[in-house]
Amino acid sequence: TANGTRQHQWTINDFEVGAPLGRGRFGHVYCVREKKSKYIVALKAIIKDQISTPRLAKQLISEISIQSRLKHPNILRLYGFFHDDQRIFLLLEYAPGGELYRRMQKEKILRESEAAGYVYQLCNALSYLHSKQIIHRDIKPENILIGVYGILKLADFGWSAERTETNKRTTLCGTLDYLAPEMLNGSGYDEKIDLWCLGVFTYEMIVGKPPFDSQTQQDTIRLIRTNELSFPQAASNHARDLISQLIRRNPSERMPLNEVIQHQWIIENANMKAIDENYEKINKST
Ligand SMILES: Cc1nn(C)cc1-c1nc2c(-c3cnn(Cc4ccccc4)c3)c(Cl)cnc2[nH]1
Repeated sequence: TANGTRQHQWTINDFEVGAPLGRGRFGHVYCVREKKSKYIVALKAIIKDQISTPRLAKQLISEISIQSRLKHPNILRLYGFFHDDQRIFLLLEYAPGGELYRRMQKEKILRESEAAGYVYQLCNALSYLHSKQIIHRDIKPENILIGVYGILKLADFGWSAERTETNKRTTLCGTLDYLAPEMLNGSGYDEKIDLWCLGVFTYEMIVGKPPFDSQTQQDTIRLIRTNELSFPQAASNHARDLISQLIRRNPSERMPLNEVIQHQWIIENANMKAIDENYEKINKST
């Protein structure tokens, strides 16, 4: 590789394949163990034939090139990749806590202390990505895993985009519930789109459904456009205040990440000391 370390040429025979962990659009993810080191990783197997258009190939290359360069405790590591005749294999960090959205389905709503802890960690991950001119664009529970010590792991960079000089991108992507208004009026967008999604994500964690959840897609789009936000009784005033400062139709009015982590709701609910100590623990072990 560039820094001179020899990139090992992996083959599937280097691994003992264990339980299937999940399935995405293009293939399955397995829990596997590397035979020599006994290291447990997640192996994402993508069927080459499924990458049927240049656009999909470009998206996969973008996922690999972006994620392999990223090293942050709240971003799922891509350790390497290899391929055989039929499949492309991605060697991903294994997250023992599984997918956050399954936890949300089970718990319905999360305690504000747990939700605030995830928002704090997501802010750290997004600040890191934005400092590298990378926009995630697809922040939603399905793309978040839980690692060791309950640490949040942002995954699935299939939709990320590197901000080019044109700055404004217009490709439509992501589920409707998380769609930002600037995606609907085609005015292009920049990294502030991740702030909108952060607001939608925070709302969904403590309310149990996204803010513009409707019977039909048209209604969801109408609500995103008219930006009607309503909260149940249980939502605390600080939570309402933070969410209302992120879910703003005008991207420049959204609260920047460095202010989010200093917001009263985060200060009062996120156990930042414990989270920072967990960062220390994994830094020592990696
Ligand atoms: C599920 C599950 N239960 N437990 C206890 C742990 C896990 C776990 N899953 C993962 C997973 C994992 C699995 N599926 N997915 C969803 C997916 C699949 C294919 C393409 C895109 C997205 C991710 C990973 Cl990458 C990395 N680590 C994982 N850990």
